[in-house]
Amino acid sequence: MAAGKSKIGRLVARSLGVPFRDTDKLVTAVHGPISDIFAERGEGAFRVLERQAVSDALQGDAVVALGGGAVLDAATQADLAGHTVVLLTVDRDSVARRLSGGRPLLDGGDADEAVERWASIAEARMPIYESLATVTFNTSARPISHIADDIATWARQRGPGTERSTS
Ligand SMILES: Nc1ncnc2c1ncn2[C@@H]1O[C@H](COP(=O)(O)OP(=O)(O)O)[C@@H](O)[C@H]1O
Ligand SMILES: O=C(O)C1=C[C@@H](OP(=O)(O)O)[C@@H](O)[C@H](O)C1
Ligand SMILES: [Mg+2]
Repeated sequence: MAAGKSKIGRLVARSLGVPFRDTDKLVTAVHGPISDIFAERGEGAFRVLERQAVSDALQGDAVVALGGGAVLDAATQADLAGHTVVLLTVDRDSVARRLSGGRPLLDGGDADEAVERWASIAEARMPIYESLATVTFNTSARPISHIADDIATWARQRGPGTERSTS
C-alpha cells in the first residue's frame, strides 16, 4: 500500500506502449468503492472480487498494478510465476504523507496509527513479496516519473517476454 504501484505502473505502461490495468480499479468500476465493499460485505468478499480481477488483468501484454494484498491468494501467487514482477517498496519514514485514506485496512485511527498498521502489514507480507519479485525498486526518495523511467529502461533492457506486473 502506498508504494506507488498505481501511479508508477500507469507511467511505465505508457512508456512501454502497452495497456495499463489496475486491479483495484477493475473491482471498483463494477462493485463500487473498496471501503464500501469491506464495510458492507467484508474483506473476504473483496478478496474474491480481487482474485477475479487479477486473473482477468494478467491476460495479454500489459502492465498490471495489483492491490497490495492480492498476492496473499495462492492462485495469484501461482499465476505470477509466469510473469515479470516488479516489487515497489517504500520506507516507513516516507509513507506517512502518502496515506490519504480509502484503504480500509489502515482507516479508523489517526495518522500515526495508520503508519503503524501499514508497517505491521508490510513487515508480515514482505517475505511473500520478495519471493515473487523479479526486481525491486525503492520509491521512497525519488519522483514518480524518474522511478517509472528507471523501470521502463530496466524492462526494455530485459527484452521482450511475458507481461510486466507491479505488485
Ligand atoms: N515516488 C513517490 N514520491 C512521492 N509520492 C509518491 C511516490 N509514489 C507514490 N506517491 C504517492 O503516494 C500515494 C499512493 O500512491 P499509489 O500509486 O496509489 O500507491 P499504491 O498503488 O502502491 O497503493 C499517491 O498519492 C502518490 O502520488
Ligand atoms: O494491501 C491491501 O490489502 C490493500 C491494498 C489496496 O491497494 P493498494 O496497494 O494499491 O493501496 C487495496 O487493494 C485494498 O485497500 C487492500
Ligand atoms: Mg494502488
